[in-house]
Amino acid sequence: MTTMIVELGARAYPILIEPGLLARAGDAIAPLARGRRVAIVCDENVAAHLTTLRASLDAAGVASEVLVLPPGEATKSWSQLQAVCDFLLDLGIERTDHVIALGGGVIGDLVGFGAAILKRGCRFIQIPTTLLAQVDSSVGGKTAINTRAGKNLIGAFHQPVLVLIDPTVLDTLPARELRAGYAEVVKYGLIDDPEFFVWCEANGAALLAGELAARTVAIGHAVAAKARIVAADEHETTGQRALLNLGHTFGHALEAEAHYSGRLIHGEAVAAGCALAFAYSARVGLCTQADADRVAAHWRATGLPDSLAASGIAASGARLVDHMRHDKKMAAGTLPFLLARGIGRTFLDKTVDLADVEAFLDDQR
Ligand SMILES: NC(=O)c1ccc[n+]([C@@H]2O[C@H](COP(=O)([O-])OP(=O)(O)OC[C@H]3O[C@@H](n4cnc5c(N)ncnc54)[C@H](O)[C@@H]3O)[C@@H](O)[C@H]2O)c1
Ligand SMILES: O=C(O)C(=O)C[C@@H](O)[C@H](O)[C@H](O)COP(=O)(O)O
Ligand SMILES: [Zn+2]
Repeated sequence: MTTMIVELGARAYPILIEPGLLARAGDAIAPLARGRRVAIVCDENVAAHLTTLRASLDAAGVASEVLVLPPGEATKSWSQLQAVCDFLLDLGIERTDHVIALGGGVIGDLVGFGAAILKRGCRFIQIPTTLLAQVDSSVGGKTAINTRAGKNLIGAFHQPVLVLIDPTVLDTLPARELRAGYAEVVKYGLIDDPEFFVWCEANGAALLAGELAARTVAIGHAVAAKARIVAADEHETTGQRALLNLGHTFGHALEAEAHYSGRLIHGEAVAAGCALAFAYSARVGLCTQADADRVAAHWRATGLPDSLAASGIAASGARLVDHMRHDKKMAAGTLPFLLARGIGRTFLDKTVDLADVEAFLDDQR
């Protein structure tokens, strides 16, 4: 078993990673539950994993109650937030009780936010079941729902007390979802770890083909990077955590334009967004065209969208930039962008002119 700690002082928490861990989750949760029942929220597509989790909790003497939600990005909504809160209130969940988010980033973000506001904060546990959630969303405490104004605009920082990662649960994940999660894996290489990008170029195909060893390496590497960044800048105030937003300003605009439908899912939007961030960086002379081409080539090699055209979103530059004006990084009329001086050399650029981004996007159509 690999154990990592997110070093956040009194709110530090462990991340446990081990193939087969879900079937032993009860052993890790029972000492926290201290005889109290736990609430589990998941979506319809993880029914088999829910059965494994509940059997393990039962065996460890922990009673559980379950809420099953519809799958998909549309579930990160006001109405499902209300459903989660009402479920927890009806159960009489107290602040020291535990709510388990069993699922992908949608369930983690929604349930984490419910836990953040229930009685002003109750304890929650992340058991991520998608690659994206295992390498990114289950760690770091960003929780949110989407609204008609945009993505993740209502939310809170609320850290879990425990993260349990079982790479074997990815065996049931559809190939498209595995690929989308892989985009957030590669992101760590693009941000500040060029050697890891090289590892991805060499091992991405094996990971996507289901090789457990490649998956486990990628998860461990990504989680260690995320834990380090979150510990250094929990609330995204110093600029370090903002690096994790590489590709997201473009990506969230594309997701908004797709109306949070299955037409373009988050990881795919991030892949296209990273390609755009590198293409824009090359256009303004920050990085070489060869670097931008190399990023796009890796997306193509792994079946991810490598451009605006490949994302399937045909919106104008003006329309996409309008979505970007809701970005949480926007400050006093300026939108800092994650740009790159090369692969593994991402930085926050506060001098980008949105009119220029608009023209760039129009040129990409
Ligand atoms: N909080 C953060 O730091 C953070 C980081 C990255 C992404 N996110 C958010 O995460 C969300 C995307 O998460 P996601 O990609 O996990 O999507 P998701 O939660 O929608 O899961 C993808 C699909 O896979 C299904 N599924 C989940 N686990 C499965 C399994 N083991 N077997 C079979 N099917 C399974 C789900 O039902 C869903 O249909 C977005 O809303 C994004 O904004 C948040
Ligand atoms: O943890 C972070 O910080 C991230 O930015 C991780 C992203 O992959 C994730 O999609 C996050 O939800 C985006 O955050 P937002 O602040 O742009 O909503
Ligand atoms: Zn993301």
